[in-house]
Amino acid sequence: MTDDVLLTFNAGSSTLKIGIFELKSGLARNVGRGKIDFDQSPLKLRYSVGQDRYEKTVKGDNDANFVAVISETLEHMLAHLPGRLRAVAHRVVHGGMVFHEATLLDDAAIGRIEALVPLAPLHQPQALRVIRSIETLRPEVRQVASFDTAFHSSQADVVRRLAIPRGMHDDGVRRYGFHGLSYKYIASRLRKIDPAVAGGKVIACHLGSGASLCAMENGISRDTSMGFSALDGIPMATRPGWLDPGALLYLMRRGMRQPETIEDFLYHECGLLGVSGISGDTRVLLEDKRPEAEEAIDLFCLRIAGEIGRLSMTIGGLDALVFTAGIGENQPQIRTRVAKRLQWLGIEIDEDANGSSLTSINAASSNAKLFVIPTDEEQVIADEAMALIM
Ligand SMILES: Nc1ncnc2c1ncn2[C@@H]1O[C@H](COP(=O)(O)OP(=O)(O)O)[C@@H](O)[C@H]1O
Ligand SMILES: CC(=O)OP(=O)(O)O
Ligand SMILES: [Mg+2]
Repeated sequence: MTDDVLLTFNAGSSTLKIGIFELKSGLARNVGRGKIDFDQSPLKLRYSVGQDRYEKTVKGDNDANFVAVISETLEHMLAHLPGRLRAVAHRVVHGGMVFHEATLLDDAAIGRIEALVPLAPLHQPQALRVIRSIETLRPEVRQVASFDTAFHSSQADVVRRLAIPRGMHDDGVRRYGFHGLSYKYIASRLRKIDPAVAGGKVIACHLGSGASLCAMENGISRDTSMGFSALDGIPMATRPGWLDPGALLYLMRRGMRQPETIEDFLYHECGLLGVSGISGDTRVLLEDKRPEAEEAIDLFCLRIAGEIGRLSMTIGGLDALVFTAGIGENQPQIRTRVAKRLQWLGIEIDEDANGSSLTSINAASSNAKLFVIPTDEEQVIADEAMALIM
């Protein structure tokens, strides 16, 4: 007898990451992963199931004909899955004030997710078009959504507040925070790796092309660097992080008037790319000898360390820092440079451990522990879906 299978979709601003899970004894066990990179042309679906690797060009177009992309993807994958497709689960970036936990997707829930598009204009529509495509192609398959914002529902009202008139806060103009599925995974991994530290004051640094930090006490979110939107906080690959609103007003008076132009500027032209004028990818910048590349990396590390200072204040101390996501997991130089700026707090990195693939990378003398823990948003999406469909 074959097992049931769950697929997870994690629609980012430029990639669609897919997880393949076998459902057995009430647990979701990862058996494969895949990805479509929307910056590539033609679009290629690449995935693995166990030891087997597959690659297929998908002909559907990125926007107009997205159902075709998902149709070709499902058709190809279903032929190689180890069982019957039981359910599909999604990462949805924004749950607004509505969703504080994962939800089964029916018309009403999809409508409420749709209403949140203006809060995350570059992330929310991507997830929705995958959800709608699957609804069209496989109406009998149950779908579940997990939200990036849900993990931060535990934050105190004062932490969530922007210093604007009360009515706007009540209308939802408040700090939400993102990458919650990643932080939930990190909190659960840390409980296994170092239970004493996991029960304490921990800051996780999710450094990918979108990047944020989260301060947790006993695995519960108390504060985060991202706010109302995925633009706030530290500089990212192509987003600026916090930005004096006066600078935006100035640019608007100088002619940057259309919301679409401003949106494109903020999401695609700033951050590491904007500062370096070279690339938003730290792999490229760390190899490039030009001073602009160095300046971008320096600003990135300065602002991460600064945010660690602010977040430790919220939780009143720091027992451990965790580095995760593309940069956090793969760029020891960035970890070193962040740690160096925190030396005054008594934080000491062990350079040999940092250069290896070890999980624990602090020196014995360090005031706080330092960890590198690979994140797994797909596992969290699958686990949350299992809890709803089993
Ligand atoms: N080996 C690596 N693989 C992937 N990304 C890496 C690697 N080394 C460094 N990076 C950095 O991580 C970034 C991507 O992070 P990732 O978490 O995959 O992003 P996202 O999920 O937001 O697309 C790249 O832009 C690059 O700066
Ligand atoms: C919320 C966010 O920035 O997500 P991503 O890192 O997938 O762009
Ligand atoms: Mg990501």
